Amino acid sequence: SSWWKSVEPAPKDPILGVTEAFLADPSPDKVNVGVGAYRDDNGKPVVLDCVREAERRIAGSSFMEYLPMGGSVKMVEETLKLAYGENSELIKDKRIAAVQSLSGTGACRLFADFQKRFHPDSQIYIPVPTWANHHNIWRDAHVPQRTYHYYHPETKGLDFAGLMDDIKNAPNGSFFLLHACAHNPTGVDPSEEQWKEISYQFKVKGHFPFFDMAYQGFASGDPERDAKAIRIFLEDGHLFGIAQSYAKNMGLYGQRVGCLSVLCEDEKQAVAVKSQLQQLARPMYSNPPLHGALIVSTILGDADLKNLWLKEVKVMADRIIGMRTALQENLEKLRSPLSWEHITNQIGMFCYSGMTPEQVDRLTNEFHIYLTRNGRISMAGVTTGNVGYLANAIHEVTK
Ligand SMILES: Cc1[nH+]cc(COP(=O)(O)O)c(CN[C@@H](CCC(=O)O)C(=O)O)c1O
Repeated sequence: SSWWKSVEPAPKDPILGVTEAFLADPSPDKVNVGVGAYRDDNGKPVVLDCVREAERRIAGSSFMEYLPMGGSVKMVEETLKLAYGENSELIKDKRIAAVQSLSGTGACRLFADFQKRFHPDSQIYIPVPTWANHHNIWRDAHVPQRTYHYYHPETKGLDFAGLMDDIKNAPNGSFFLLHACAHNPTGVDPSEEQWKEISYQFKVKGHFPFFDMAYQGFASGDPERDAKAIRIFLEDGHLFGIAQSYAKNMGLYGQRVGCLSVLCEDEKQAVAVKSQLQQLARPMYSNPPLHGALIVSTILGDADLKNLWLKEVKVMADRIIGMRTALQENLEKLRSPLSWEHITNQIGMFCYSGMTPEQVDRLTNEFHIYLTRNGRISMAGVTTGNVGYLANAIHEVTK
């Protein structure tokens, strides 16, 4: 009998499916503001100069041996400094269990499986809205999901009151997924003051924070500044987990380079936790890819290359910030009846426009503009060449 006749076609991925549709569109006017992947002002993908230089230094010089299950120790070490601080005592005290992951997705999934294995009855509180794949990740890890208020549709800002209520009403010791900076898809982040109140409440409730930090450096252009939430939680003495990624801030998308870290009480606990993270990795993919890790450790391990990277990540962030201003100004010039202040109030890769799925469908069907149906605009896809066309189309479907 046919083994797989009961297999149904999977639904299109809400984000990656948009890229497929864009690529299939023959129109010369098509614009892709769907997937969160950086493009320069000519709409082209970018390989950073620091990455090309690192590849030159690596070329032909490295073996192709297996990495350990925990990945490149050097890359992990440099990556922890970005999140926890250059001179973190926690790194020196070896209190952080950390492994190289298959980029940010892999870090989230490894953590979700670790949470399930060692807290089998736990659930996870996920913000509304969030990156679509978060739901898939904790679903496949068989961790039940709850939601918490995050975005305020009327103000197109943070629903801080709703968020704090949900933190207070969740059972003590709940797991919460937090976006460390540049919230996807809303582009709305808590202020420093709000992060301090969130941190305080997490202490009172004994909650476990899991930070997904996929855009460090991409929000403000300064990785130190974008780690502010993490540093506040460190100052307050929390134990927590972090998923880090070099997909966007170093442009290593397809290299799949990231890191999962879990801050522990002491070195002994960190050794035990790391060994269990490796136990989860072994049957999943055994050990992570080599090349991207070599690029990252070459860049972050060399002062000049690291400084070049810091300059280049700021250039990317600044271009996006400039496109926010341009899009808002173009819409205001068209005398749009709506307020578009949120375009420049929001931060990071995405603008949560507030457009309805039907308006998004019109943008795609009538104007060949591709974005996710939740109205999220990947600002990295906006250029000086298409911002006028994009503003006009948005005006047409929202006036
Ligand atoms: C919050 C968040 N967390 C993790 C990831 C995973 O990134 P990676 O390091 O490549 O595994 C992404 C990428 N999300 C953008 C890229 C496409 C995707 O969905 O994946 C996006 O939302 O467009 C995120 O936006």
